[in-house]
Amino acid sequence: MTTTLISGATLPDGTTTDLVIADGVIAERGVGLSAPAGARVLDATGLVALPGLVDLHTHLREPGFEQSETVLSGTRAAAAGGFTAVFAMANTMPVSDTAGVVEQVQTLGDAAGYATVRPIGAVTVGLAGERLSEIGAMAKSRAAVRVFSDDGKCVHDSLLMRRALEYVKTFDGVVAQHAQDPRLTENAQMNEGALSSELGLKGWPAVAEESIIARDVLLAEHVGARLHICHLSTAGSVDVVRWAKARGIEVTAEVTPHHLLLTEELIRSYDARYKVNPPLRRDEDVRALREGLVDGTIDIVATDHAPHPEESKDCEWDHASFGMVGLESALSVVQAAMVDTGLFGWADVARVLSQTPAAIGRLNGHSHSFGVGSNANLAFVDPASSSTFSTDRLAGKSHNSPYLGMTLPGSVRHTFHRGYPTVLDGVVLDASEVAAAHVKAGVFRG
Ligand SMILES: NC(=O)N[C@@H](CC(=O)O)C(=O)O
Ligand SMILES: [Zn+2]
Ligand SMILES: [Zn+2]
Repeated sequence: MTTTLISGATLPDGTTTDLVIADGVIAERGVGLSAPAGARVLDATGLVALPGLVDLHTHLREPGFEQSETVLSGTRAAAAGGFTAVFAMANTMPVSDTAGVVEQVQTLGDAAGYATVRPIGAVTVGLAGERLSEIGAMAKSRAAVRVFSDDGKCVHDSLLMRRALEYVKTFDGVVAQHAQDPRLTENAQMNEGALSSELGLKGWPAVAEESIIARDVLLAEHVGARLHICHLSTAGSVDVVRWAKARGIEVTAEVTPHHLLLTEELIRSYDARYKVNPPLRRDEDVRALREGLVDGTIDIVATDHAPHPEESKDCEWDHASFGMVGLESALSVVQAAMVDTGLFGWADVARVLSQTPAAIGRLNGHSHSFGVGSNANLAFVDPASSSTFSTDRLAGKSHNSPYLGMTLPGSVRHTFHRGYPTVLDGVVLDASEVAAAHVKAGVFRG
């Protein structure tokens, strides 16, 4: 495998260093390192080095919805965004509710080689909310599933939720809840409030999210199990999680990049690119979510990358699908919302987009603090660049990004997964090259 010398990179703590990547790990770190014979040399002056980003909430769509995304195309999008690991949501067809399907998703991820793919198992059979899926078999399978979610749907039945928490507790797993009371949100189209009345769209009230979170943190306390809350979107949700944490409940929470930056005002255009679940909320919610991320109430940023084909978005608002792609834009949006506003330094970004999501998903050894010997999962970002976000930046199959046409700061220059590059100079490498490097790295389990 080619050795790489990266010179003059700025680490998240602000110090400048050279790095040598060899045999899949950070082999050397220090100032003034010389290039080993035959090494690739990258000048990283002005670039911030981050541990490879880890997304706890990605929709890869395979099996079943390959016209929107595949494991290969979705992990290409991940690499383009600086991600080296993604947790793949279970709302595929068939649903990832058996050991067979989760192993298939993991095998596809290994074959592609762009990122480590960790399948998420469904909590209930077929996401139907009626019977628990074979949680134990998925946990014991080759995919060693630790995160379980019916995302896209809420586990609404309290007894099932309790049983799921009891089950995952036995192997240190976690249930990731899509907090949405289905009765309070029937046919809902956008945030409920003055604007939904004005636009004539059915409202999705904040209480539909907050009431489920309140119930579930109490269930997690009762069971003594780990609970994770997907895509927090309201100020009230931040308050509930803050209360739960103060009480010592083992709950973690995520926020998406879009909920940190965008508000419901965009929906005045009736452009379905802004249609997402949970919906874009108000300014005061965005402020509370940023505050929650700063004070640690919210643990991580997760993309909820949700690819949809053009025909599902290029239609009347009421008929359009919910969801936005987010892997390729996540870092730029977090920079805009958190770094350029002075709320976050790069060490905070590394924490919420790499170290803590890896810890919640029990992805051991993947994220790091640049120690010699640690896995060379790395992203190099140019924070000084600024550009109009266009489809050139999208490396997945779907183009349903809310940021197209917006000016965003930052760009990912290089990504390394287990020591080999997946992105160099802003260009995603070819699938064949990446797959070959992955086999060489000895990670191929197929
Ligand atoms: N976020 C979305 O709007 N859509 C997601 C489902 C989900 O995350 O709830 C999808 O699968 O398309
Ligand atoms: Zn969801
Ligand atoms: Zn989702």
